[in-house]
Amino acid sequence: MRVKICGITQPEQSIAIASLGATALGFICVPTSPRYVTTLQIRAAVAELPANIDTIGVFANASIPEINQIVVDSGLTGVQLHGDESPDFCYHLRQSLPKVEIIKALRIQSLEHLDTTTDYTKYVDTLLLDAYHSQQLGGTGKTLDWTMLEQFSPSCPWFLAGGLTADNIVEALSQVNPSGIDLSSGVERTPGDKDLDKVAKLFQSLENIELLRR
Ligand SMILES: O=C(O)c1ccccc1N[C@@H]1O[C@H](COP(=O)(O)O)[C@@H](O)[C@H]1O
Repeated sequence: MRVKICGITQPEQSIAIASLGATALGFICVPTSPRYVTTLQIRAAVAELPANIDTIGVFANASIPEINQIVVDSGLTGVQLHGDESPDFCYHLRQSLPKVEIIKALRIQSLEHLDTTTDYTKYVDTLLLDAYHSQQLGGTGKTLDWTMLEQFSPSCPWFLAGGLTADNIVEALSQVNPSGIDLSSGVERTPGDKDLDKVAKLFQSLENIELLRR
């Protein structure tokens, strides 16, 4: 299973988190976020990482030229669209970044809202489901109603996000079957400062799940 730890701001934490077992790291390119990082900061973090770690820039309602520039300048392998980007926007982004993973995040409010995911699967590589919050775009620590996702099985891989922690991951994965998980505020001390003990505890919980499934 892919494990993405998002909202990294310090290069030394990226290396530590990758060594603990993360397969992807996320960098917030949304200027209003307390976890925002510049291109220079991302480049410094990415330069130190093994090549098998996916490096994902998180954007919200940015333009295609802005996204292109940041991806090229910082050496990101993927883009997460966390705003109100349309399927058409994803299609055009795909044309300009054919080799970069495109992840469309949807902030799910209801079971009906889940149907909108089918509008995107043709144009993106991966979906990501996060909880809806009326004031904040992401990094809210709010969980989704996992029972709503028990039957969710889209035609492309997907990440479960939203308020995941080392303490609730076992319960979440007993109800839902995503291709990957994405955590931010649940493994940090303050916004952007990851708590390596919480990250280590998360990987311990994931190992326990693996052992139980054998
Ligand atoms: O983390 C942020 O500050 C952020 C800002 C703008 C868009 C997305 C953001 N984070 C994403 O939010 C989800 C869930 O976070 P949490 O685990 O509930 O804290 C995650 O996908 C982050 O990439």
